[in-house]
Amino acid sequence: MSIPPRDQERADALRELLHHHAHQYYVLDTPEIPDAEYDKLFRELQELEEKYPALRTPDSPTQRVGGAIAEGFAKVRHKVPMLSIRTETDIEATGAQNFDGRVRRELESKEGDPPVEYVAELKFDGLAINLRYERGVLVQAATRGDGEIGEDVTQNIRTIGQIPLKLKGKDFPPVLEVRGEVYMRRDDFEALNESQREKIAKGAKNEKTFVNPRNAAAGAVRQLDPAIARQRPLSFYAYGWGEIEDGPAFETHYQVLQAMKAWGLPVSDRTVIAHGAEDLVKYHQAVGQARDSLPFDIDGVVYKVNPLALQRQLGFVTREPRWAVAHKFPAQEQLTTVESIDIQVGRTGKLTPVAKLAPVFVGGVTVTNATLHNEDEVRRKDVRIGDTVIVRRAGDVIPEVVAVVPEKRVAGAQEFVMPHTCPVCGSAAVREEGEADYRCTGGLFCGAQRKQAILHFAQRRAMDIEGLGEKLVDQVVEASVVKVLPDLYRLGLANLVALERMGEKSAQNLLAGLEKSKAATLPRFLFGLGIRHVGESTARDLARHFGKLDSIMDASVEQLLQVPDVGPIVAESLHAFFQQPHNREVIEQLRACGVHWEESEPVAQAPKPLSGKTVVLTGTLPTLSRDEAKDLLEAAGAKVAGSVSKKTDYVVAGAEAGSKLDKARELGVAVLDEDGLRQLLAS
Ligand SMILES: NC(=O)c1ccc[n+]([C@@H]2O[C@H](COP(=O)([O-])OP(=O)(O)OC[C@H]3O[C@@H](n4cnc5c(N)ncnc54)[C@H](O)[C@@H]3O)[C@@H](O)[C@H]2O)c1
Ligand SMILES: [Zn+2]
Repeated sequence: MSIPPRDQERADALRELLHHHAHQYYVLDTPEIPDAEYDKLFRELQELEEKYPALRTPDSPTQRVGGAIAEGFAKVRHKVPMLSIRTETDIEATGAQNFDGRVRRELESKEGDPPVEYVAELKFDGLAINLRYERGVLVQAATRGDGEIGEDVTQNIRTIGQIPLKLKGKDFPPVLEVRGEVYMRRDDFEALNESQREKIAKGAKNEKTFVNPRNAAAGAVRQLDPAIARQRPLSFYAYGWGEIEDGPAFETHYQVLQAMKAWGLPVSDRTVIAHGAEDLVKYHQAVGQARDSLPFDIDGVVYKVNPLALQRQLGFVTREPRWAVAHKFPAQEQLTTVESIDIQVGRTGKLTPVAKLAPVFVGGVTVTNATLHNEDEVRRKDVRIGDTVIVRRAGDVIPEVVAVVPEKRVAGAQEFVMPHTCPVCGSAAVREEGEADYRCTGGLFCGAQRKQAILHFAQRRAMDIEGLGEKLVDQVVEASVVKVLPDLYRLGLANLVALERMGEKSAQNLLAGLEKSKAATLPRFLFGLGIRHVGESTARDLARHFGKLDSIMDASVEQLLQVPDVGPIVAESLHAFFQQPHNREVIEQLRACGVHWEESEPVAQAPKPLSGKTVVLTGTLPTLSRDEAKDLLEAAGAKVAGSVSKKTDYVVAGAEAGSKLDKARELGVAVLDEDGLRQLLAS
């Protein structure tokens, strides 16, 4: 059959595209498109090749497993090739029947014969590893690579606590190759990305967040620096084997897994024996329902013929065994477009950029919103309005935009600008140094922070309003009877008894509690305002130092810095809070409602030794970390700046100090070492 030129061209284009994406995925661990998209292209090529077998080249991605070997790793030739698994394309649970039908045909099983016995397993979404044990000792760990030759990653694999360095018991074979999946749990992945985002917010270069747990795991295993690999929390499940020498005689796949378990290897409790298509369908449904609540990602389930004799009879085709199939679930990553980027304000005032998406079915639900985390993340991922993006939704974690597909950018895609005011209440939104998030400073007034503000104000250690708990706060806010704090003191019996499930007795009690709370103290009141970074003890220090609320409200940052234990962050936060006219208004209204306390005369205190001084830290100090030195300086009243200028009073320089030290010398700024710093602090 002659091949139409259009199909020939398409096949060439698909091969090239798939090679590119396979390289990105397997070698560089930085996929550019979601798996679902890759699979679609892969299937298209497969179908063309089935229609025109002459199109099939030996180097076609459909004929090969995985990718090449990255540079920097020693090569390992697998004794038994590490193959792929055929994917059952029918995503419905009934897809299991297709597989069972094929197996029965191959085995020439007749109607009325007993059902075929299978093992049903989770399809863990990580990367395959071959662990070689000789006389029970782990001697080598290798990636799948191209199936024939993998990468030696023994050093990194040894850091995974779940992988035994020595097998338990005595009856293990002298040579045993265990095959399984290295993966990262979802919570470990979220924590890793959170800490990566913090590092980026603090200015770390060369750091990035990871697209998904599979990628983070693959990147960690194939990390050339074992010290970095060690910091990445990885897990492991065994599901198969390679070479086994002189082992006990096994009859089934399940028996081998049970033996591995006894030798100390982790085998999933969700690996079960199943009889016939009916059991497989049930398994697929049950796991599909449990998927979100599992602590790790799976992309489907795997069915394997259990009796080893039948596996041998069924054998292999090019890159896959005939006795196993992967049956997938809806993809957890999909492509969609960003229609706009909105700002969501959380109950603590945090502003989060959220992408509004063209509706997309991902991870089993339709998603229309996905978090972009913070300004730096939007910038780093360069997400623009109109862009085509990869969205991920897995488990109970909120959907997120993980990456942009740059080739699909439309002309005029609009860049995102982080607003500097709160979209809910219009107060200034500020981003503190070393923090990733902008926060609304209108805590007392902001609609988004209403519930949090009332709860904080009413708590025992603040205004101690008896009878005002979380449920009631929800009720009064949702019924709009309390919009701002002073509304609490304007509540009447009639408002309260109108609320659902509110009896007259409890309403009376709450009113009495409110009345009693009016007699406050300055520290309690100040703490109750919920100013960021102002805890009970800071509130006490402020009250003692200034004596009067008005003096605190009118204090400059410099004056605030005079208070013991008040550093620049706290001072800035206080200052920003009292700068908001709405916050002041709320305070006035509270006083007008009768909230009162005794004021006192300010306590005279000696100014802090370094107040008004600016210090720059550079290089590595012998004993103090950068943060410790900064804390000490700030506690002494100094401002710690990031760059040297004429205004700098001191530069504290440690080992490997660079351009900042040169600049200091050039400008004639005093340079101190750690001892000098300690003397300065003690002066
Ligand atoms: N996004 C991209 O650009 C891109 C590029 C290339 C490949 N991919 C993705 O990679 C996958 C294809 O890779 P593949 O050829 O390794 O096939 P596969 O991942 O679909 O199946 C084989 C692999 O499944 C894993 N596995 C998990 N649980 C298992 C179990 N219980 N038993 C046996 N194996 C189990 C093993 O690592 C094994 O190597 C697809 O999901 C594809 O979308 C994506
Ligand atoms: Zn606000």
